[in-house]
Amino acid sequence: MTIDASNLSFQYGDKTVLRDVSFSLTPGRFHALLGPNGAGKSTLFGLLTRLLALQAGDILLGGQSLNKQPADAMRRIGVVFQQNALDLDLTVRQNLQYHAALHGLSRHEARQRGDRELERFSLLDRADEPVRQLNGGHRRRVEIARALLHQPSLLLLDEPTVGLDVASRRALNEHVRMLCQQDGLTVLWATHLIEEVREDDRVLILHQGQLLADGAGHAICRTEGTRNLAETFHSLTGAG
Ligand SMILES: Nc1ncnc2c1ncn2[C@@H]1O[C@H](COP(=O)(O)OP(=O)(O)OP(=O)(O)O)[C@@H](O)[C@H]1O
Repeated sequence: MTIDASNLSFQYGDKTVLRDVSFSLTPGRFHALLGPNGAGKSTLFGLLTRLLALQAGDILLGGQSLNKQPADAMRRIGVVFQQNALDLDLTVRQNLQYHAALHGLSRHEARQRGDRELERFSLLDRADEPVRQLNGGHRRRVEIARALLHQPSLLLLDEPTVGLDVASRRALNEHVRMLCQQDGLTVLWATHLIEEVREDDRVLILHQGQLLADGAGHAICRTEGTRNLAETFHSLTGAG
């Protein structure tokens, strides 16, 4: 599914947090939305998921405008928000089943798809444990598995590694890249951590509400005359 955002601007009261942001996502590719804290990443996610109403500009999902309530296109999006949103007292499988029911999947379908995702995340043997017993990295995996149950073609992840240790962060990032390759999933991964981004990723650098760079990481470095993405990020935003 193609995603085209054009001329997005957004204000909270009189505070402008997005300024004329335009980009298109390439189907089947891993995109890193890189920006320091406060850059406007979550606000952009809010617009893409319709938690926030568009104020200026438009977003086309599969060619359909968000302004025209494209319910079908919205169903093709999976989202993992920054805050953990699992019910800690339900088991892993119950969390998945509840979400699947919301998407209209039958119990049988929900079980099949849920187990398939849990297996890919090496979590099938934990399916009947309350989520409370899982560590942070495993909880995040359950959230991603849940976001994939309705088989979206676009997966949005807003700082999914917040609060995880380095090893769990790396494993989660690797896993989502694998999904991209295996399933042809389009991914938009928001982060402020340069180590989660690779030079052959498509990289969008957001700073103070403006998109300062958009392209393959190595191409951005060439344009900016920098040796690597860390240097680019630092020179464009002062962060890193
Ligand atoms: N509900 C709100 N009301 C007023 N200002 C807000 C609100 N939500 C966010 N902001 C402000 O908008 C700016 C962008 O915030 P946003 O959360 O979109 O950035 P971010 O890149 O996701 O950063 P973080 O990772 O820290 O959440 C920040 O200055 C933030 O303080």
